[in-house]
Amino acid sequence: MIATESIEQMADELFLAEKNATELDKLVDRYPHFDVELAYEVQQRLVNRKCIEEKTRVAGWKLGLTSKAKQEMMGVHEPTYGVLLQNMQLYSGEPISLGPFIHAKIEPEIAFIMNRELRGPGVTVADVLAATEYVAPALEIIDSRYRGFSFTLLDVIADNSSSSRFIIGDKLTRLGDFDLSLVGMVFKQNGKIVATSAGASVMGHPAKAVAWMVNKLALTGQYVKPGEVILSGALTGAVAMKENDVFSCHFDHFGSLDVSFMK
Ligand SMILES: O=C(O)C/C=C/C(=O)C(=O)O
Repeated sequence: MIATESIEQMADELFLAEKNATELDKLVDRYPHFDVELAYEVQQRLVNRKCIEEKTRVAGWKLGLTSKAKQEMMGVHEPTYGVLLQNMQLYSGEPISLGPFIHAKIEPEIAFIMNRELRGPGVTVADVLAATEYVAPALEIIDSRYRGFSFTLLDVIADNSSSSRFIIGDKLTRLGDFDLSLVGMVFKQNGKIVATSAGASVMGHPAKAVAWMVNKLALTGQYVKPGEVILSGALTGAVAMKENDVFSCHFDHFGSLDVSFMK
């Protein structure tokens, strides 16, 4: 049994590691009897503390480790979810300072902007598509609070699935007569192609990842609200950034997005 104080202590450790940009030893090595349910409890406490201390609010949700590329890169073979907060959103056109990060990486994603409540269990891909107002290109900056960016499934869940910042493209597209799983994507660093992928890399269809998350949220009485943003998970491996880097993702059908980094 893990005591409530331990859950609070783990959330505090993660909160302070992010605030002070310092690395943490994995929780699983230090807290026996840790399981998935408790890891999401730690995540919730961490998010609550961030909302209070950083005076921010929930903007939406993110999925993690939904593609083979990411699962193989991190050695974690199950998807996870986390919470996006309003103060994590950045905008294309404003160079992003590397200052606040520990060892951040960037990855391309498909964002969903929801127009109605989505509450599990039993949510299907069709339900997700019917509740989607727009899709848009997105870049997510992830930053693990663990030493060497190395973690287990439980550690990464507790760490809000490595959430750090996100940027959504200006062009919002309504779902139409195209198949999201077939939408192609080119990911570039300083104009050179780093990786190419398609929507299907995310659990076969990005809306499938969203449905998976909504059904998991139902286990703790949580649900997606109208207006919330959902990042469906990286289509490729993540790439570390350095000063003066420019990253871009170019999607078939729904446009491109680029961000630049400064010291
Ligand atoms: O790789 C991590 O640090 C965990 C988060 C992964 C994602 O956000 C993702 O795969 O999209």
